[in-house]
Amino acid sequence: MSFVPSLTTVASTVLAAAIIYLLHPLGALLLALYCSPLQYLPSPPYPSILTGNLAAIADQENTDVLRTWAATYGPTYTYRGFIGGRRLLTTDPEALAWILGRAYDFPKPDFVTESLAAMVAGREGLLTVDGDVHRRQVRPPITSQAFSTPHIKTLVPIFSDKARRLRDIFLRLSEKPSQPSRSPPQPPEKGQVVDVLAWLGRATLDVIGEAGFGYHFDALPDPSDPACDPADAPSSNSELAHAFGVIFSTARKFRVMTVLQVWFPVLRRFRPNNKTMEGAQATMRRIGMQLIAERRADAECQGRDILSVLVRANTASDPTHALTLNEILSQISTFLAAGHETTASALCWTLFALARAPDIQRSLRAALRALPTAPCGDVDIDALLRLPVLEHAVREALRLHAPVGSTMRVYRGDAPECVVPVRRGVRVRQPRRWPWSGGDEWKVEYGVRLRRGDIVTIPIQAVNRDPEVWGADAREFRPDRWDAPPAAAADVPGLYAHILTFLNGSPVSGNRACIGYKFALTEIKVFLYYLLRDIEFTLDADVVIEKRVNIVTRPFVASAPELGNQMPLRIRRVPPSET
Ligand code: HEM
Repeated sequence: MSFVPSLTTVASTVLAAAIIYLLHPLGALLLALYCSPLQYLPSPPYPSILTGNLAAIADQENTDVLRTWAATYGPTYTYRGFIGGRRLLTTDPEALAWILGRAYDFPKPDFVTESLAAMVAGREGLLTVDGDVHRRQVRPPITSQAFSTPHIKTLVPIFSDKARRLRDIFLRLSEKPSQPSRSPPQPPEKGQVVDVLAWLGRATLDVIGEAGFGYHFDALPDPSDPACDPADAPSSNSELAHAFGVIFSTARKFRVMTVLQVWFPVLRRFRPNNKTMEGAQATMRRIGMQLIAERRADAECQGRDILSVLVRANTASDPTHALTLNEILSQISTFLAAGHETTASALCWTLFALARAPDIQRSLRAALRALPTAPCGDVDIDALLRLPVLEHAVREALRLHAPVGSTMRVYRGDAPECVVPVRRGVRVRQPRRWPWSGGDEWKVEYGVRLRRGDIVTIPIQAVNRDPEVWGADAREFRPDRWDAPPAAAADVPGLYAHILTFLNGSPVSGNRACIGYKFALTEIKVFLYYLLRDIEFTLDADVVIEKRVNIVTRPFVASAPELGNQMPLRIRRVPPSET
């Protein structure tokens, strides 16, 4: 008898091992699906076995789907994700505060981190790190010093410079017909239509480049140059802008693939554009290293940009707390990804809301024109930041149009299961006593059981528009609601103004939220100051705008789909005699 295995036996063993290796993530997924206590929560019907309710979730901004589901199932329920996996969705304030306040037990799911890592070209920046590394990175004084209010105020001259430049570009464009929309050109006194999204994107890129790490993208042309026609001026020629554009757009394009790659690592070998991505990542690394080296070489480094502060604080810090070189490098692309398009989106939707509320726009203009200026002739930043009508308009726009409409978490605590408290109750299907016992029995409970690996969706936008908190007119742009916000708003665990736009602000045993929110709010206010004092923004009656979400919520011209992601607003110079 021979113990030498035949060639067929070896081949079939290898084949079986390969199949098990390839399919084990699918097995793990199915196991999680059928063992999760989430199976006892209500769930809407789902049209696809492969993608569950994901299409409805992706289009939620243009439909009433979440309101319909909430009306049917209550504020806490599940929907289906990839191959029918259940995900918890809740607008219950207590549940949200509990989950978000335990950030290190509820990190982002792997497929979200993977997607963000591709976008920010690395895993060592604030958006993608977790646990102790994250705790060390946000620990004072390093990162928090760079984003403190006193430091953000030193960046105001940069914000003002870019805002004035954009105002002057808009004033020139308002007098010259251009054609982002199908509307016919109008005489100068009627103004012209421009795609404000694209221009705000250029402006916020210039801001984050200079205020973030002392880099000049020069995405906005110089409007004082008579030879330059802003309508034809190309966007930034900078090497870094190009590299970032490649990384960002490639990472966004292959989101379904990214999900599959998380579950089936073997697919990571087949990433399209690998060579182009590698080239772009190498460029980002080279320029980033150069920016860091310049700051390190300058012992007296007095630069006010965020990177300079980070490098200074890092050098002075206890080495066990300090950021590594790679971590500092990763923050550059992180700030670029996290701080540029989000702020452009926020400003864009604020102008959209004001364009549809001409009376509010007019009174805001009058209030901005009445503000005192600082001795240098620049805006008096303290007066601007304190101005109630501006604060209320910004809050209301950020409530109604959150640039990041939702985010995700996964339960990864030490205990195999946890119970999330819910104030408004959740319907739970009771296990049947016998398989043949009649129909399902449902009970209202005040806790949701989660098993390790269960995914939670944080519906930022839905929470911001929750009629239980904001009343029947929750979907209307009404800045004066902030004169006396409803008492229920106090329960929303928002970092800013009882809204979840920048995520949460009630740390329990670890918390993470937008570190750049003061930067963003100051930038938004400075831009509105310079733009609104001299320019009127309106929306032509035939233009229909929808929202499209690809990480950040962008406008889409539904009335002229060939225009794609644009915000075609009509801009007109407002003479000082008029408000
Ligand atoms: C209106 C503009 C902005 C909005 C709406 C916004 C929103 C958010 C949200 C919702 C998160 C949490 C994401 C999650 O954990 O799932 C976040 C995180 C973050 N944001 Fe912002 N952001 C804005 C502007 C900025 C700016 C200007 C910067 C930097 C200059 C910035 C830097 C960051 C960073 C580094 C994180 C990760 C923080 C952490 O996890 O510890 N953001 N932002």
